Amino acid sequence: MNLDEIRTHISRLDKELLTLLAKRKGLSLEVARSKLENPRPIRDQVREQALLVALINQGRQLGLDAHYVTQLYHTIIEDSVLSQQALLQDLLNPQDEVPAISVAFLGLRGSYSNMAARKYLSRFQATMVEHNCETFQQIFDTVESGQAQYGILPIENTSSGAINDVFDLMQHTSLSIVGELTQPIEHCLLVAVDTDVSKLKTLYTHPQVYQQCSQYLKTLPGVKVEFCAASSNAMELVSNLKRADIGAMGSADGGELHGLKPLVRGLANQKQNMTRFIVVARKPVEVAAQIPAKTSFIMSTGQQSGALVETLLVLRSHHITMTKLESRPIIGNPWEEMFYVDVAANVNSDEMQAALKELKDIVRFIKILGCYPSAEVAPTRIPSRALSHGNGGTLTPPPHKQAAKNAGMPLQIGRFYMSRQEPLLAATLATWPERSALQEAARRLKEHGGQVLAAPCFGQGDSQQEQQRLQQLREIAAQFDLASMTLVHTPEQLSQAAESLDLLLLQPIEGRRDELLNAAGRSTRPVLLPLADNLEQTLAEAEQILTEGNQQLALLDTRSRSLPELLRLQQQSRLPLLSQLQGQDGLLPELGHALKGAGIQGFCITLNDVDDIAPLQQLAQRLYQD
Ligand SMILES: O=C(O)C(=O)C[C@]1(C(=O)O)C=C[C@@H](O)C=C1
Repeated sequence: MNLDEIRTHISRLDKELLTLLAKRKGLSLEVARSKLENPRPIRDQVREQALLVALINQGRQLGLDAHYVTQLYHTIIEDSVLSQQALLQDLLNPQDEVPAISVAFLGLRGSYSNMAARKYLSRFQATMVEHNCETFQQIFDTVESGQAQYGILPIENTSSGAINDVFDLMQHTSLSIVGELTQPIEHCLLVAVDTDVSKLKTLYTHPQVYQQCSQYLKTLPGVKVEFCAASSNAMELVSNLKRADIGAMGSADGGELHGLKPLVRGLANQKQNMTRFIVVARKPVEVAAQIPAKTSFIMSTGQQSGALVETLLVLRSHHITMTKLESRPIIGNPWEEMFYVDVAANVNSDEMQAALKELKDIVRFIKILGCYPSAEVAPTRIPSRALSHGNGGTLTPPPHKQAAKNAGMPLQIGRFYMSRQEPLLAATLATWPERSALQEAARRLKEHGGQVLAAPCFGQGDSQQEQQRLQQLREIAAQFDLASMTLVHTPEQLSQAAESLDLLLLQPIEGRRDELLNAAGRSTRPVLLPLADNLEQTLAEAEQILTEGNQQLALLDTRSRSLPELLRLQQQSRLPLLSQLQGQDGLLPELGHALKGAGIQGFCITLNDVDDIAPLQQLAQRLYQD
């Protein structure tokens, strides 16, 4: 086959894939209707887990790797769940036939609010009429006066926190919250013509974006930064000037609307940069009982001690989970607070009605801001034992909640939890590899059920290169849904690594030991402390970190100490313990298994070469087999 023939073939297959996906969506909507007739919750994670495990195994037989299949199906299932929810909502809240839906948002075409508005309205079969607003107040006015049906407002951001102006405006509005959505914020360097980063002289951006990308910008010392009122203004400007020496910062999708191309992606310091938006309208909506709903309300309590606690106890007594609590001053009433509360409950549910009745008796003021479908479709996770080869696809049920509780709070690394039942598996690359080799290591680690990718980012003396390594490690680990770790020698390295990675392995430089331990104690990232020759010293070091406030601490045995020694240490320190295993030794899987039995909660394997993955694979199989 020549290239054209192959491409024709690929296009035909893609069309078939789309047809099948459309058919699958149709079936998913049929399921939703059946769940409406015989009431059952929309989400069924047991079914999803069984589906994913079966698909991973079928995919493997066809030569597709587990990570690829999982990512693909997370996207498909997320769309399936959201489509089912949207259908139920439409059936419950019939809309008048309208040819166009108008929406008010902050900024111009291409702003993050504009992208959120487009995403939210994409499920309505109507064209969108856009109202560009310059302030949040203007958005409220536009919807209150009926010029727009919906308003889209950012309410919180994972790196900069609550957006107070919006909270304050919600106090006085007659509008209701009818929806929410979370939009990933991926700042990119956008350009209008083919160019190279080295040719750039000026970057146009918004001050908040500049702040969120400060680390990347440090790697471009020769580039001048000019501030604009919004990132959409910066895009418009760069698009009009069409020059090779200027760029804007904003989202790739937003840039596309202005004919800009992303030159570099993922510039933000924080790994996960997301903004949560709320959707407001004049009329509240009703949420179907099968859909996970959220209710938002504001309340003010008296100033007597314990007043807030009492309200929270009411929620607890009705088994209502609070997902957010913010306080804002009441304008005109110094020292009085208004509390904003989000709960995971439908306002019409019996529990919520009962809780509201009790709350009304004990608060000064309470106002429901709205009840709306929760937009969070957390991906169903598959246990490592289902990922590691040699598994027939059967799953043991998750440990009973109480048992997990008794084991104490497990240490969280990225999105993974360390536990005796399912120890953490980390692969440490001995030397910094090429980008493609790092990617291959990540892919293989994921394929075998591992969770943490580690590589040495420091030790070059070239801070720009070290920064680039941190960025690359974080990016590739995230791409394969892994956590990331590196070795840090100094407090400066620790604080740099803590900005990007999930786990910090300490290697104190003699003489600066105290400084590093104190910095680790003040860090908000989990820390891994290698055992010193003298275990008393390790216990003292661990104490120093804990006393400084960081409770996210685990110990690492790098010298294969004897079992009784490790057990004693575990008992004395009460900290999770990991073991570093080396070499091609055929006994490695058995050793790992025995250590797991003794309560070791994680393993680090050093890879001298990316191809040298066999020991890790064998260990994973043995660890996650039963
Ligand atoms: O099987 C169901 O119950 C469905 O609703 C379908 C489906 C899917 O798309 O496969 C969607 C949502 C559920 O959480 C589980 C599976």
